Parts: sequence; structure tokens; C-alpha cells
Amino acid sequence: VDLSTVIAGVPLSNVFFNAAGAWCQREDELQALLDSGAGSLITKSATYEAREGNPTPRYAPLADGVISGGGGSISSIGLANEGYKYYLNYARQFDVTRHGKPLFISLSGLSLADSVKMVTAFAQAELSGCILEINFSCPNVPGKPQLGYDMNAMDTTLATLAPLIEKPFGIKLPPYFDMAHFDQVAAVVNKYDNLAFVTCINSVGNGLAIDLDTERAMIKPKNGFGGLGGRMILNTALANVNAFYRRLAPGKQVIGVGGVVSGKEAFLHILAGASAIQIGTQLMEEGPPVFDRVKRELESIMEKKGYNSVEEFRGKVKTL
Ligand SMILES: C=Cc1c(C(=O)O)[nH]c(=O)[nH]c1=O
Repeated sequence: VDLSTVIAGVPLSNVFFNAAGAWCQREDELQALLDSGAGSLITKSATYEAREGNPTPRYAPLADGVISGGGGSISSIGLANEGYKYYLNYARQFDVTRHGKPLFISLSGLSLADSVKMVTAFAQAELSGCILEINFSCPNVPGKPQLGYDMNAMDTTLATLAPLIEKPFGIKLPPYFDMAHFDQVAAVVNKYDNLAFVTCINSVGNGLAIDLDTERAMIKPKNGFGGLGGRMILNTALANVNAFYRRLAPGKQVIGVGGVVSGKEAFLHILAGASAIQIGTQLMEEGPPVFDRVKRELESIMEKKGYNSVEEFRGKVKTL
């Protein structure tokens, strides 16, 4: 069973890796991903300077069937990261042939000027096996509306950054809930030849989880408002993956993320059109062993259905 795939011209040893933000802020976490069954890895979204992020508690699992949650997580980390230079140094010493896994770098500039400086530094470093995923969708920086919901700003940003990157790169998108928005965003994405993939979806922004017993919000930042992840966002994620799979120009790919807790949801993401799969909440809850488990589960579903490679069913969701 062939689970391998190629994104932006770089082969992945299998379709699974972490979602930016999960298990990827520091080198020890990244090493654990390298040692795991993941086919690649992505670093925590970087800003120009290091950031502490929001006050804790800022992440909470929401157990399925418990009043406070529908199976997943709520989080408002606030872009805590080591600063882009840390990840640039990590990328400089990253040996893609030794690891057999490409390195994705997530960048989340707080301003266009910051994004230009970070992108330029990565482009000038001429890093092999390193792919940029520009984050347009952080919902948790107080006072910062996310770029992904401002189509003109997204277009302007891409007009500036795409030529600087030259190599194929991707963007991380928020969930959209309106057909007109799928059309508008796809039209922007299709303008940029080296924009090779979109990653759908980031957390469903500004949810609120309340504990029945304490009558209190589950996380501290923003009166408890935070991004929703995990099983409860699967169907929104599948819709976004399929909407962009149907709309993007030939050659552009979709990386699926949102609600993958087992091989089943991974299979559905691929059926919806995903070329690769990122895992966030389930990685936070289970740790890096999650990758061997979901890989095994996906392989057994494929064997049962008689598929030998993911290409045979990618994007082939049937309609009535
Ligand atoms: C980069 C910041 C993000 C964060 C965060 O650092 O709060 N949380 C998310 O769910 N998505 C993000 O894109």
C-alpha cells in the first residue's frame, strides 16, 4: 500500500504529519516528530521576534459526550514561538536526505513588513527540502483580524510574497462557510503560479467552551474564546478540502487538517481531495505515536477496499 505523496516537488515518505502549532515549537518536540512515523514535519508558526503567547490555561481538550465539548479541543496559544531565526537555524542544519522527511516551515508575520523580512531570509538561505507554509489564519492574536478573512489583503500579501519566495510554497487557510468565499479565495490562489498548495483548515475561530460544574470558561485568554479543533470540526474540514480541490488550478494541491483522529477520517480527507494530512488535536492528546496508529488504520481500510495507493481514490468522493 503506497501512502507516499509529493508536495511542492518534495516527496513525503507518507501522507501524515503534524499541524503547525502541535508538538513543534522547540527542537526536542521536532526531534520526536522526526523519530515518529510522520512522513514530514512542520514548525510552530514563527513571528519576527519570539513571543510568550497568551496567559494559561490556553489549551483544553473537550472530551466527546461531556457537556463542555463535542470531542476535540479549544485553544488560544497566542502565537507563542521562538522567533523566526530559531526555525531558520533549525532549517539550515536540517538534513533532508538523512531524515528522509522534508521540513515545512510555518510563518505568521504580524505585519507585511515582518513577513517580507522572514520570507526573504528563508529564500536567501537556499534551504533544500524546506517548504514554506504561510499562515493566513491565526485567530488568537488579540486585536489582529486574521488575513484569511480579508480577501483583498490576502491578494496584496501574496502579490508581495510570492515573487520573493520563487520556490513552490503554500498557505494555511481558515475555514470558510460560504460558497462565495470558496470562489473568491480560490480565484486569488489561482493567480500565483508558485502557490503550490493550500492547507485547510486552521481551527474554527473563536469558539467558547464552558464547564457545567464550575460554570467557567475552559481557557483564560479572551474571556474563554478560542480556536476549535479535533473531531467536532471534521465535517467543516472535509467541506473546505473538497471545495478547494474542486476549484484550484491543475497542479495545485490541498493538505487536509481538521478532525483526523484515526485512519477513517484520514481516508475521508483523501476522498475529499487531500494530498497530505496534518494532525493537531489528536497529536496533542496522544503524542507522536499517533502517526504509526493512523497510518496502520488507513492502510487496513485501503486493503479492505482494494486500493493500492492514495492516488486511486484521492478526490473521488461520490455525489448523489
Ligand atoms: C499561529 C497562530 C495560531 C494559533 C495560536 O498560536 O494561538 N492557534 C491556532 O489555532 N491557529 C493558529 O494559526
